[in-house]
Amino acid sequence: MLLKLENVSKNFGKLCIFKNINLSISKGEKVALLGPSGCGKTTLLRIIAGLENVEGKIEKNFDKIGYIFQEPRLIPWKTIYENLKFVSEDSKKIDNILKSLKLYEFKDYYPIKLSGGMKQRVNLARALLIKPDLLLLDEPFSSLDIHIKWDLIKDLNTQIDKNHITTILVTHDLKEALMLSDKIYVLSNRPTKIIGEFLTSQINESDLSNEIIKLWGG
Ligand SMILES: Nc1ncnc2c1ncn2[C@@H]1O[C@H](COP(=O)(O)OP(=O)(O)OP(=O)(O)O)[C@@H](O)[C@H]1O
Repeated sequence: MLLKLENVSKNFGKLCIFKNINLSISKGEKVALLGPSGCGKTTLLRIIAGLENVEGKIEKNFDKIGYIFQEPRLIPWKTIYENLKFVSEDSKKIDNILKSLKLYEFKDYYPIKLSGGMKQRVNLARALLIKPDLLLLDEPFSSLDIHIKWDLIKDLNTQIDKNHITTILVTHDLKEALMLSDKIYVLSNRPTKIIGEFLTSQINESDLSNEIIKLWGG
């Protein structure tokens, strides 16, 4: 098991976010946590990344973690190439990742000259360069328009599969969850619990959508 959460609970003051969350993720799994806005998705990723104190037990069997935020966090006065140079000295590796994410011809651009989709590609390139054992994706596509989003998800999927990276995506978008995961866990409203679990290969989008609406009390 790469990651195991046992009876994990989290409060912010009087606000109970999670009570007794149990979750196990194996090496190589691609998991999506699908939950309504404000249910604690970002908090859960922060817990997994070790950025929040919790009650309960967390077992981690990995070394390197990659974390993609909703908004790209690039250094504005550095070019794309220089932004990537911060995480790897290996220029060949940087060139390869730039090529595979369709960024190579823009390597000397500064972030201000890039579209939102391209900035997010640089963000992904930076996370993938460290060859993470576990990649955390916090709704990284939410601000992108639909065509740019699907194109980026396709390229990201190729990289994840090629490098056998375990991934956890948090999202409120069913289509994104379907495209980027083998397994979807459905989260409830606060206090948040896991209320459903589906293998994406075993259910079609419309049945899954109906099941989730039922789970969310629709
Ligand atoms: N450091 C904090 N202190 C107090 N409350 C917090 C803190 N961080 C998050 N919260 C609260 O915890 C709840 C869950 O927040 P979180 O950002 O994890 O939800 P989310 O599911 O990622 O939301 P969204 O889908 O809108 O991004 C929210 O009510 C938020 O206000």
